[in-house]
Amino acid sequence: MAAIGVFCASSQRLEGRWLDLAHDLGVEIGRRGHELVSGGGCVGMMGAVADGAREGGARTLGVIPQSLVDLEVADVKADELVVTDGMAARKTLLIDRADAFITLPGGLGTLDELFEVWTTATLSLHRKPILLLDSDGFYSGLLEWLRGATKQEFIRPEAMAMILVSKDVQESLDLVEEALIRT
Ligand SMILES: C/C(=C\CNc1ncnc2c1ncn2[C@@H]1O[C@H](COP(=O)(O)O)[C@@H](O)[C@H]1O)CO
Repeated sequence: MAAIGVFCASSQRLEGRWLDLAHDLGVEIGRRGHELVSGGGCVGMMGAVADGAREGGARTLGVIPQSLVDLEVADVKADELVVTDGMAARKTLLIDRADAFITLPGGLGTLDELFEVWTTATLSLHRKPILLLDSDGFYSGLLEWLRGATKQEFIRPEAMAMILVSKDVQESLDLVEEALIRT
């Protein structure tokens, strides 16, 4: 059993397929006996992954800043909701409390969390697996840019190799579980 941190969109205007993807990942996290660690929101894909995880039988931990609790977007159904003073403390705690990370499609907040967890890994501050769930090629443009930046030596190949990439939920969790065994 592992604590799987999931980063994903908070937008409430998304097509149903993205909410379904988040929900399916949550269900599978629960079905495999893992815990969900998330940004503690109840909106968009964040709400879908947390609801799915509970449906699958997972314990859910949300880490959310007070400012977002005040906006009434907290996942109050979470088994544990940790409220932080700000966004920076929230990210630190999210990284501390999870054993591995999966990034679903998302916007600026999602990318901020992905890059924080990735840069801290490249600085050897942790050795936790990081996976990008590239459903429907959502991240193909970003991946192309990252590979180009690696070719031009802006990014070290070892750093690039830290990111696992998968297109579907089952394979994502298989890869994360294998990586957890290796670390
Ligand atoms: C008030 C509204 C939405 C609330 N916004 C957020 N709620 C919870 N968590 C959030 C929110 N915005 C960013 N986050 C964190 O970043 C990720 C999602 O960001 P994105 O820009 O939507 O990709 C997520 O993992 C959170 O930890 C109005 O709708």
